[in-house]
Amino acid sequence: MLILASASPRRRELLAHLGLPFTIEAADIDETPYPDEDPRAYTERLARQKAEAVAQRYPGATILAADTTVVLDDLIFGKPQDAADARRMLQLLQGRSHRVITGVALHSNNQTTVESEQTVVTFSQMNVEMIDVYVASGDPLDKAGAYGIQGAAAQFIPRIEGDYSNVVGLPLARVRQMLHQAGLL
Ligand SMILES: Cc1cn([C@H]2C[C@H](O)[C@@H](COP(=O)(O)OP(=O)(O)OP(=O)(O)O)O2)c(=O)[nH]c1=O
Repeated sequence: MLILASASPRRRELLAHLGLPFTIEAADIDETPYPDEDPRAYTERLARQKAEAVAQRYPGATILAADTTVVLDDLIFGKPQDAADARRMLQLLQGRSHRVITGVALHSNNQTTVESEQTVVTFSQMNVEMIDVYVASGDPLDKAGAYGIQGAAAQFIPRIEGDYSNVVGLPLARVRQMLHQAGLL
């Protein structure tokens, strides 16, 4: 049986599209970046740690975990701490392009394989009022970079380059390939 090491409803929905049965076990880990940690290395490390935290509780199980990070220049944006933090992030993201990187870890047969996918997301300009209205909706608060492309934020995202599902939290084509390579699909 496959375990998705995630509390994210988005990941659950995306993984269900592959048609494999799976169960859910949340992995609670410290998501603080190391000083000057490379963003891709950071998301891959967190995905690995989430998978390995659940592997300790379920020896022998096959486990999939992921971590999504928004990266502006080399600044890492995780989930905002509060509404003020969400406003700060959106103020920096508006009117420019940034990267969304999702690290994916697959733990199977006592080995963990880690890969990552990158999508470039472009925001149009947002004024303070637009940002305030969006933050007041509550949608940004549980999402990396303080936005969800699958919701109201889409009206401010004219363009992306790369995999859409990667921005929502699980790069499905890559995950499919990883599961196939491990003989699980
Ligand atoms: C950028 C972006 C992020 N997100 C979400 C995906 C992730 O759930 C979240 C990033 O936080 P993560 O730490 O990757 O995941 P999580 O804490 O929600 O879940 P878990 O660690 O238990 O797997 O942001 C969107 O839903 N839409 C978006 O457009």
